[in-house]
Amino acid sequence: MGPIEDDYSLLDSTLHETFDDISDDSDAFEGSLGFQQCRCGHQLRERSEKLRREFYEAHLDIKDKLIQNLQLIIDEQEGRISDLRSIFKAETGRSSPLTLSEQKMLRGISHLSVEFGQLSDENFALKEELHAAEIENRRLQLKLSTTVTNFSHLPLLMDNEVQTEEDFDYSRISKADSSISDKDSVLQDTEEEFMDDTASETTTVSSGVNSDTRPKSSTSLEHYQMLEENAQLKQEISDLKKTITDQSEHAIQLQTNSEASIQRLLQRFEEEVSLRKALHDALVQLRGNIRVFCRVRPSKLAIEGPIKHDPLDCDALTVSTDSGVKRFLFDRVFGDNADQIDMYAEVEPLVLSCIDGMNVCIFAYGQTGAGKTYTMDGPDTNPGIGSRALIQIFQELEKRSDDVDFTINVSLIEIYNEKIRDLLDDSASQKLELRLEKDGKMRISNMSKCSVDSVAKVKEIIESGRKNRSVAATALNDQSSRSHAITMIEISMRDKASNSVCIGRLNLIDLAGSERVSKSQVSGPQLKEAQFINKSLSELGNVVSALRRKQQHVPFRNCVLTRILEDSLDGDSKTLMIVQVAPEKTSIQETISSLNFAEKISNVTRRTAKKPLNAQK
Ligand SMILES: Nc1ncnc2c1ncn2[C@@H]1O[C@H](COP(=O)(O)OP(=O)(O)OP(=O)(O)O)[C@@H](O)[C@H]1O
Repeated sequence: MGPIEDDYSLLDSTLHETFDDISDDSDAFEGSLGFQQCRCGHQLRERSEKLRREFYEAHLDIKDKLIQNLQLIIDEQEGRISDLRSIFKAETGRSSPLTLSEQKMLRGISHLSVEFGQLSDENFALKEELHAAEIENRRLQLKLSTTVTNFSHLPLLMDNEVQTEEDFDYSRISKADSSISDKDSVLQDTEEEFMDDTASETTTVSSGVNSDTRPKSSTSLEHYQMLEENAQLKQEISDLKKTITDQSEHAIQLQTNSEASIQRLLQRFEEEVSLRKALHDALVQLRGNIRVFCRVRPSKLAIEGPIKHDPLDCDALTVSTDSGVKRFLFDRVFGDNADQIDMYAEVEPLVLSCIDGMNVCIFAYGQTGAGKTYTMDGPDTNPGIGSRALIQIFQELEKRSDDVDFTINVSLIEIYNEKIRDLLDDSASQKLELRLEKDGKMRISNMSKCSVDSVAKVKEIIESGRKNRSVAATALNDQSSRSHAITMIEISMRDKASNSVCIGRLNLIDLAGSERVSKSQVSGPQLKEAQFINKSLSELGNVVSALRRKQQHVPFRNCVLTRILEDSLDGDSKTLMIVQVAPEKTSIQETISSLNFAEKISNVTRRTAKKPLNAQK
């Protein structure tokens, strides 16, 4: 094996070691994204470039030595020829007939050897330039491919012209490599031929044969081949440079287009947001700020009940009583097959309006067991409005966190016999009182506020409130429906650009069971409870009716429930009453009573029935 082969095998083994080094980091390599894979590939190429450069340098040293050796051989041959000439002259008494041509030939060989050296240097420099250009080209292609990935959702120009790491044409580097090998063998052949020629000439001179008959040297031919290859390499470099320039321009163009697209999309997004707000406001104006929904709990009995609801007539409900069929109209009616998702979908716009700084109150009204807690709270496996609203508010604000700083505070209270109880204070150590503040607004003193900073925290608060409410009910030896439970969510947002602060409030109220109002045949503490419930529910009805009629005076101050909610019910606030009904015949009286209450506060105009009521069955 010669020195060049030795160098090649050294290069090979070093490249393998390098690749093994990189593969050793297989965890990071396998776990990484395409970008990291490209980076590893890039590191491998860089190391290979370095090794190749070292190889060229070593190779050039060998070439220099070879040229030096050639020079020595030429000098030696010249000396020997000169000796032969002297011998020839001494023996024949005349000068050697080959002197002139011999001298020309030797000068030519010497000149070509020097030129080989120069060409070799020039080739090396050109190859260096070619590799640098290849690397720059590849870097640009990778940059382009990353840009395309980042903006792949946008319409891009010249998409299919972009190459990826995989698409990159490495054959050009291989071509350059084989070109180097070709040149190596050419130089080696030349060296051998030169040696042969020189030996042959020596023989010719010594035998006195005419120089015209000796084999012609192929050095001139190789010389021209090398010049051609140089020209070819130069052309390749210039082509590559042109490609790089084109790709740079392409990259800049792509970047500009992407930025313009993003700007356009942002502008459209802002327009959509203000349009959504305007449409929602218009919708609320059309429907009025007070809306009433009705939801029928699924029946616990197999037999058909008195309540009928046609899903195609989504705002009407009929109830068969002994005195005939009664039809009720609301903003929306949910039959016994409506699920929590259907329910929340209808409530969602109201919840989201809190993020725009609105005050919203959602009440669940109805007899015990009609499904108020199910609708507002719901089981863990199928949560109700409260959990869904809190999670959605939190997630919506998270999405806007680049533009706004926000805090979400949650309080849970209960009103029992006109007294307020903190459901987030396990020890119930603080007495909660309603106080009129300097700004003329009613506030609850010492009420716990829990800051929500994650969805897990939302669940924790709801669970803690639930636990305390049932504990309270056990401690009081009564049912939860005898108290009003209020979940207060306060959303405070500060716009980072303008520093303006906006506060929205969402109150979710699970009212006490309304059947107590009609059951007056109780005495002692239960009579007192019934009276409080009766009074507060009827005061709530009066307040909502007064607001609906836009009365000058709204009787907020008549009970604790309406005093607490005054701030949230007044002005531009939005109110939703969900009247819950049980479908069984045994509950018919409470059902009619609840529906009458709801109808009184509903602002939906009664439609004239198209068919006689008794024909609707
Ligand atoms: N839409 C519904 N789908 C399935 N089950 C329901 C639904 N609504 C209510 N229920 C079930 O009916 C029962 C009574 O419901 P819930 O406790 O919500 O009534 P409530 O009006 O809150 O009663 P209370 O006033 O006593 O608190 C519960 O077992 C509840 O799971």
